[in-house]
Amino acid sequence: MSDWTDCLDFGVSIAKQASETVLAAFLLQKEVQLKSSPADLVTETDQRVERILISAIRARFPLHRFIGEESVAAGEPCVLTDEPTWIIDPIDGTVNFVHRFPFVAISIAFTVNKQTEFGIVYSCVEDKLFHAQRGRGAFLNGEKLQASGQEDVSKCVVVTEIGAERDDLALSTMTSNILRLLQLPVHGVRALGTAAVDMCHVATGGADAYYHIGMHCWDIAASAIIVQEAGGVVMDTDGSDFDMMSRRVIAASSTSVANSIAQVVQAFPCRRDDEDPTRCVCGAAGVKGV
Ligand SMILES: Nc1ncnc2c1ncn2[C@@H]1O[C@H](CO)[C@@H](O)[C@H]1OP(=O)(O)O
Ligand SMILES: [Mg+2]
Ligand SMILES: [Mg+2]
Repeated sequence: MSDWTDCLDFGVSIAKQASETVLAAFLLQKEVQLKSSPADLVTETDQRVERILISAIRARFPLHRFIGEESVAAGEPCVLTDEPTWIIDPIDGTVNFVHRFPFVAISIAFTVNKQTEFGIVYSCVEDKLFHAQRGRGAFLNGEKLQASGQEDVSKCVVVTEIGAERDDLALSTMTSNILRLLQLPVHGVRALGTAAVDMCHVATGGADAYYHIGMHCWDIAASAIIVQEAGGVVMDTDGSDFDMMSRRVIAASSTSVANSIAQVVQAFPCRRDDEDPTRCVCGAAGVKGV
């Protein structure tokens, strides 16, 4: 039975190839379109990188399926099946990319029977390649990663994201979550602008925890297995098992830190990634020109 190493190796090589497209555009002026909110951006490079990745994978593995951020925005379904599936965020950190803030990543996860077999996060400007394969550890540029193991939330550096939502409920929930964490207190709260790279910092031990509400499966599927394989813990913000479609995640150095954060953090309602958009009027994706 395949251990999917051929797919992992192929994913690493095409992530590195596709990063040339990201880097070539990084310093240029970008034409920006809006998706779900005034802070949810997409550029021609996001769409081009996704096309490059999917066409290369499809040519090599014609039966495999895809969940890609920009394909879903264009109307493709976001449903995880038992078939081998590549979950792709062509540029994680598009706002950073537009502003030339140097944290942008290509994130690729691969699932079979709905279980993640490997994850790749390539932080292009930093030239940092994070990867993990189920049961085989997590690595940064080939060096093995280990989460910090910190058990005391008051000694943690916690990473989160401000997110793209700008409605009152999301903003007040997001800011009050940060306030409650600072009051615990924690050592610090950070945000790099890319969920994938944020979470990889938990895997390195440089940060002790990460939480986020409102992101999508393609933002965190790859980095979730990287955290787990580095000895960290991944769960839902409500304390239940991690579900990459739920739009909620805590990644932490230990179960006790994850539980402490779950007790403090409140979620605002988000439509699941795999919910049929025709059944709900809220938060529809789709690209609007500006
Ligand atoms: N609607 C949303 N709410 C919160 N985070 C989102 C979001 N859409 C995307 N993100 C992700 O959150 C981080 C920025 O806050 C990025 O990883 C960004 O991914 P993106 O750059 O691929 O869009
Ligand atoms: Mg993203
Ligand atoms: Mg993206």
